[in-house]
Amino acid sequence: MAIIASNFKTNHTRETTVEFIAKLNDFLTEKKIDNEVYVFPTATSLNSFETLSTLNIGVQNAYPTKNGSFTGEIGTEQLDEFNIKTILIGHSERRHVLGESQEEITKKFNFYKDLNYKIVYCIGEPLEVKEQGIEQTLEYLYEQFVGIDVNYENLILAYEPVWAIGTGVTATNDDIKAVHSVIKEKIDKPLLYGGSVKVNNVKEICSLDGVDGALIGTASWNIDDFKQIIENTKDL
Ligand SMILES: O=C(CO)COP(=O)(O)O
Repeated sequence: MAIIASNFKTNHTRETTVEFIAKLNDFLTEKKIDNEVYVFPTATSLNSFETLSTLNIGVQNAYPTKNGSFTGEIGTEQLDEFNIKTILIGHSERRHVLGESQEEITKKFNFYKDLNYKIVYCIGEPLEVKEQGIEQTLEYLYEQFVGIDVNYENLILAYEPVWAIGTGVTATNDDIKAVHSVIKEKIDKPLLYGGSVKVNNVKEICSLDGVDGALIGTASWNIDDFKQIIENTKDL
């Protein structure tokens, strides 16, 4: 069964997030969909959502702390208020736009692992690395596993090539298979693909060998499209 996840990034308000999640919950109930579905709203939109057990609300980022003096960050004290037990770690926007190092990512991973959070851990290579070929790409991706316990039981991986994120350029099936097959061989964890997944390509992508689901940005922010994405993958 495909795992389908929506990363809101810096989109939606508290009000529209409540609406989105209520509609999604109704849809999953009505259609009796039992895919594992994840939504990662903005930190300011976290709330006490009443959801089905198959609908998990996670946080896009948090600091490895309970509380303290870390201006602009949130910790588990804030997550516990809303019973959030799922976190996205290592997203390329945090690595490349916000400058998070592998060391910081590892610290975060270990902290949330020790608290038994479900971790969706992202890896992905920029275009200049992809252009050097598959060997260099894999080498680059392996570096993103340094310090990460890939046997952690509550781990989901997501391969998101940076050049395919938010660009409308989806990796080809061959690109996806080349990376997924090698990672799946080494690591026995669900592996999602992310990067310009859309309503009309999600089924094909999620049907590929070694692809266990999708982590979606842009195409998931509209509730009707996200419902359609789930509908298109419910029988996989
Ligand atoms: O980064 C992504 C999900 O985390 C993918 O974003 P897009 O679906 O907008 O390419």
